[in-house]
Amino acid sequence: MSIADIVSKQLAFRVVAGLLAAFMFPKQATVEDLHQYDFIVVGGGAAGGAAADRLSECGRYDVLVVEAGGDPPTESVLPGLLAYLPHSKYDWNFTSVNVSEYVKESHNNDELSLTTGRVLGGGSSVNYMIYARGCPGDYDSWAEDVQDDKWNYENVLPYFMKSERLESSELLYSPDRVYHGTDGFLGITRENRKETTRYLEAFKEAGHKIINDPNGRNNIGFTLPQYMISGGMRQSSAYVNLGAHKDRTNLNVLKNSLVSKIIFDSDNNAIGVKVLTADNRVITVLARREVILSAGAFNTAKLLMLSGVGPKQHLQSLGIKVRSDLPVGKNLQNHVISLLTVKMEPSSAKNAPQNPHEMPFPIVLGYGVVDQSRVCPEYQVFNYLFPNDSEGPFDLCAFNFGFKETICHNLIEATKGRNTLFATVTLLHPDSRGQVTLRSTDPYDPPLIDAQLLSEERDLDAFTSYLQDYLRVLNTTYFRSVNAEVVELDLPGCKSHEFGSRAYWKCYLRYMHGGMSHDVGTCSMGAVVDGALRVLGVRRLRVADLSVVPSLPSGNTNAPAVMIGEKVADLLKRDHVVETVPKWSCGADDSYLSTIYCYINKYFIK
Ligand SMILES: Cc1cc2nc3c(=O)[nH]c(=O)nc-3n(C[C@H](O)[C@H](O)[C@H](O)COP(=O)(O)OP(=O)(O)OC[C@H]3O[C@@H](n4cnc5c(N)ncnc54)[C@H](O)[C@@H]3O)c2cc1C
Repeated sequence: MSIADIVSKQLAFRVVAGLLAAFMFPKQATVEDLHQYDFIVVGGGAAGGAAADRLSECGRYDVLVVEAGGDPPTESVLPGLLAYLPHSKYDWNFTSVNVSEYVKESHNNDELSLTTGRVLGGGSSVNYMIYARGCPGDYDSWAEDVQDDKWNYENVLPYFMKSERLESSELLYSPDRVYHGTDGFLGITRENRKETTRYLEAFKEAGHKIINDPNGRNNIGFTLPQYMISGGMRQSSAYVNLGAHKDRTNLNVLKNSLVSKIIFDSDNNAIGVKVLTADNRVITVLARREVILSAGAFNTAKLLMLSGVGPKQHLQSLGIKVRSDLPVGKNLQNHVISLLTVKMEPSSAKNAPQNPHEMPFPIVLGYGVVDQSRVCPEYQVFNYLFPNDSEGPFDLCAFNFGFKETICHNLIEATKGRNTLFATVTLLHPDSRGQVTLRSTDPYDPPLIDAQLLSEERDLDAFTSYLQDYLRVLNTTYFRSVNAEVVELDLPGCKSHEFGSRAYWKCYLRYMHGGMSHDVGTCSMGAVVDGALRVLGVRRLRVADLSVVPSLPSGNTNAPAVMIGEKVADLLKRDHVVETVPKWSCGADDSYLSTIYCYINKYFIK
């Protein structure tokens, strides 16, 4: 073997083992049994990473993050490699129980997979990096549900802006600038490839509005998406929060370690957590101030239930002592996705080499309504643009969304010699509700997740209308000029319906749908936690992740999770300043003020 062969083998090993990226992330903390911290954050994901970063920034508090996964690998750090993360060891690889026969027939292993990041950064290390905040009305309705103005749009916008560092000059020099932050940790760029232009024109001709900024006040229309990519790097919380501040001595990260239980004293104060460490120890870590659960919508619910917080009957059936009888695990919601492939113009151009530092394909984003009186969108669509002979549509269909290879195979055959539009259409506000329960009391067992996607017939009806509304674009000048054609998939159960009819699309959706990994709602505000994210019926315990969200936002969920992480850090700083600083001086929800008080606390109050 030549030296060059050895070097390339070693390099391949380091890439595969993730060693090339590990220098960017925090070192493993040394944590002994009964070690104490001010705050323990369970889960270093999108929300947990942001919360731990903000809590540790002023040096006043000792923070420990306990994360079940390890460092993100190279394929997470480089945006262009996003296809290789779902269904890998960086995914919890959860699946849903109780899926329909249609779903079994169309999905790999007859299972509906529910991809969720098990890695430092959580979902932010494995997701598709779309930066979306949803619609202002979403947050106003949260505030109404919870009867707490803290969550209305006006009061969450500063937290979205605080985390953001917008780098798109088109937006920075536009009227929409006022909705964006420029000093935050999350670098945001915007799609700018020229292939998108003729598609935007077509959507305009189909009657959709073209909007400049989907994260501003009005987000119904078609536009160019914003990405959580900056400097050619994925902006995961592992990188921008925990990695960027890995030298802070008060920010400790314990990786590859599973929190198995919350420990309470006899007065129901959460005083610490039990951890199963990477080196097979079982240790107890204590929290002087509070425990914050940021383990995501599935695992936070599981952990609460394992610790005696959840539906009484269910916990008692497993012999778990009930501390607080709450509807933990109910109200599970997820955006429902379907896909369409459209053959566009014939082309024999060879694929250009791909830059791994950018989104691997140009995207046009749309937010649509069928009911024109709506102020928030009813459906979302990503239009991925692929050159001819690309394996991208097949990869997305089979690997990312988990449909059977036999079904996705049509996409390769049908798109040979043609450029391809691969569209994922999303039902943004389903009425269907699933739930998370415990399978057993073993912390290593995955929870029982019953996703219940499209279980309400009205969701299926509405979704069919959205798909048909989207397909109006086939009738526009550009699409007609290239003889655009939707690829028909081999779905035996739909053969009796005329291809393209409403009955056909309804049948198609029964087979060709999946979850978008935007799971929320299992520990909703108002039902399980209060507006300050404190778990009801116990003390010194908060939840800060998407499980607190009462209803799905009209867009992807990473930015809302980061906003929740920012917000909980402020709530905690405020409450834990009150101990030493007069109440009058604590600026309610004003993030800048509470940061100032944190510094006052550190330097002037002993
Ligand atoms: C494949 C995929 C694509 C997506 N695409 C996008 C996108 O393009 N744009 C977007 O906005 N959103 C996207 N999302 C969704 C977004 O990433 C998630 O909604 C977001 O990460 C959720 O944040 P969270 O803080 O609630 O949970 P997570 O980010 O999932 O964090 C939870 C963390 O807790 C850890 N954990 C769980 N249990 C324990 C335990 N017992 N002990 C210790 N640690 C534990 C987990 O390992 C994980 O790291 C996508 C998600 C996936 C999976």
